[in-house]
Amino acid sequence: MRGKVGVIGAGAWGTALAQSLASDGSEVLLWARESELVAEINSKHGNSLFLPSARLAETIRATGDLGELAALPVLLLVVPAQFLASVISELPRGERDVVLCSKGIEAATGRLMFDVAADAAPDARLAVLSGPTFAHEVAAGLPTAVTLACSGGEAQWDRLSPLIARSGFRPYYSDDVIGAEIGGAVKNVLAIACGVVEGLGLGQNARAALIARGFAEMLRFGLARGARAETLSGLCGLGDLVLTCSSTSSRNFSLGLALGKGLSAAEALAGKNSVAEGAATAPVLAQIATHEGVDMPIVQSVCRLLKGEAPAGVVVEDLLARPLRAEQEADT
Ligand SMILES: NC(=O)C1=CN([C@@H]2O[C@H](COP(=O)(O)OP(=O)(O)OC[C@H]3O[C@@H](n4cnc5c(N)ncnc54)[C@H](O)[C@@H]3O)[C@@H](O)[C@H]2O)C=CC1
Ligand SMILES: O=C(CO)COP(=O)(O)O
Repeated sequence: MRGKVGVIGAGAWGTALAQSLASDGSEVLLWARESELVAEINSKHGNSLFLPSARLAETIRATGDLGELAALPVLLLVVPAQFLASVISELPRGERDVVLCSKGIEAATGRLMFDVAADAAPDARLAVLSGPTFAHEVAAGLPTAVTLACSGGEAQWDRLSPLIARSGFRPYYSDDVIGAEIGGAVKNVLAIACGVVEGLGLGQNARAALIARGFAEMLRFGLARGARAETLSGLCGLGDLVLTCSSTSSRNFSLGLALGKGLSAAEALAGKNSVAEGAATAPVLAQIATHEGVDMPIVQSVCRLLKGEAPAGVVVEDLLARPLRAEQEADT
């Protein structure tokens, strides 16, 4: 059992992380936005809204009061990317370790989560946790590995890794916070593209091609923004890309599947209480890429599709009609 950790956000991922932390008997304080969820977690040890498959440890206590978490030295921030700024600005200021676990780019500003958090919480010592991690598998204790990128270098890793690692949950050290963030944000958009390929019935060859060419886009964008190639080749980049491009457990892949079958983005997202981050990230990512002259044709195609500019079949035809080129051209 280790020191108590706070988790902010009781969606599927925050709940699964809380369950992983509590798996050795440690106490966890979990902030949930929904008051009915606070009551359900505390009385029934379940989360029927966002992670119905999990029976939660009794050492997880939920609260609706962010102020209650202010005294804790380590907080995991797990709210969807578009809400991070508003939630973090409500958190009392203080010097503490804050681990960013969301995957996305702020649509209104183009900021990565690290920049959003650094602006709103200048006293916080920031780290990024990212990797191939379906929430229901982590909650079930299945083996999982992640990148834990520490802006405070090895000293921060030495503080955080014993608090976060469990027998089935294995963090790997990095100090490349930009790479860790870009891997997670870009793979969500590429997972939508892979779902489209599946929805159109284009086959396994096309999906593998999309993963490889999508990774080339992630690499180009990441290198342009100061990420390291080895980070993007690791768990938080390629690892997560492979996971989410291969399974209907991914909300982003499932969104793409629906688009490939002819639904509009509005129809595919209607009535969902869970988040498909790629839908918000794609337009701003495409805009930044255009502005910075980074070639990202798959991302641009996802963007066209989400905006309803053309049917999926036409968007794919346009992608396939691009001029032939060298595989490594412009990747360096
Ligand atoms: N579910 C997963 O397997 C994984 C998710 N992530 C990332 O974790 C982040 C959170 O995703 P999930 O936990 O899956 O969410 P979710 O889709 O399970 O739940 C939606 C969340 O959004 C919150 N929310 C809705 N409106 C809000 C508002 N106005 N202000 C603040 N919060 C609001 C809800 O309270 C809930 O926590 C995302 O960035 C996602 O990409 C990362 C790794 C795995
Ligand atoms: O990030 C995830 C797995 O690593 C979850 O993917 P989705 O958000 O597409 O469900």
